[in-house]
Amino acid sequence: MTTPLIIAVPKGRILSEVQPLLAAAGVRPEPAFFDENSRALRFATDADGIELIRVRAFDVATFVAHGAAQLGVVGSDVLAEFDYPELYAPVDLHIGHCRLSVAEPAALAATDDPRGWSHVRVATKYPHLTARHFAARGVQAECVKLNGAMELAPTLGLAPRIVDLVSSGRTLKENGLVEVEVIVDVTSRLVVNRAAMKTRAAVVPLVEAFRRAVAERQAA
Ligand SMILES: Nc1ncnc2c1ncn2[C@@H]1O[C@H](COP(=O)(O)OP(=O)(O)OP(=O)(O)O)[C@@H](O)[C@H]1O
Ligand SMILES: O=P(O)(O)OC[C@H]1O[C@H](OP(=O)(O)OP(=O)(O)O)[C@H](O)[C@@H]1O
Repeated sequence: MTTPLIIAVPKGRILSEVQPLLAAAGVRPEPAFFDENSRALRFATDADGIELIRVRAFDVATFVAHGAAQLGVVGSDVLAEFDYPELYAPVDLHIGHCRLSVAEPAALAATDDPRGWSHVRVATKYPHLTARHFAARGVQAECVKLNGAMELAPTLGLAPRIVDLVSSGRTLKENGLVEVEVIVDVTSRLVVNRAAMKTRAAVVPLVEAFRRAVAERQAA
């Protein structure tokens, strides 16, 4: 028996958007994959020799970069944060649209001018990406790493500003924050382990199947 090809997909919000793309690419997982109550992490599919694993969004990049999975679906935010040279991101899946932005309390924003910053302290899940962004525009960034609920940081005195993902803007609004600078627009990408691309014959056809599935969806 040949070793199965493993595709790492993030659990959580992206999962429902990934499902139709997987199906269009010819990969239909067993029902347990979509069962939120299932504790299983590895799933069979109806595609010969292809299995799925369901992991946290940030861990998809790690599994694929280390070759534990050969392909994966991951936000461009996560790709930029880790910057793994072992990852190749050949297909923009056009799902998981959001942006990474700097936000601060509305009262501070009323008099603040981001162009005048020389040093910022921010709470974020993306310290590397944040530091790189600010360094490129000559601002020194001090990052407090959080894994969620960044929006609490300004009112509780952890950091006056945050760098977080924004989509509808509802989370910022409900926490009294306003977006003052967009760092980068984000979508989910198909990622491939560079070595697997050369050594596993099934990888390239699968990448092409995803590419076609996205093109058909965009054309519809
Ligand atoms: N509000 C949003 N709208 C659209 N896409 C988003 C949004 N928030 C996050 N994403 C995308 O989904 C990915 C996963 O998001 P996030 O890390 O918030 O998920 P999560 O389910 O909370 O994961 P975890 O529990 O592992 O932290 C992000 O890397 C990003 O690419
Ligand atoms: O602009 P909005 O549409 O409100 O979306 C933005 C929110 O979505 C993401 O959080 P998520 O819901 O994934 O929760 P978590 O990061 O705290 O796990 C992000 O971290 C923001 O908090």
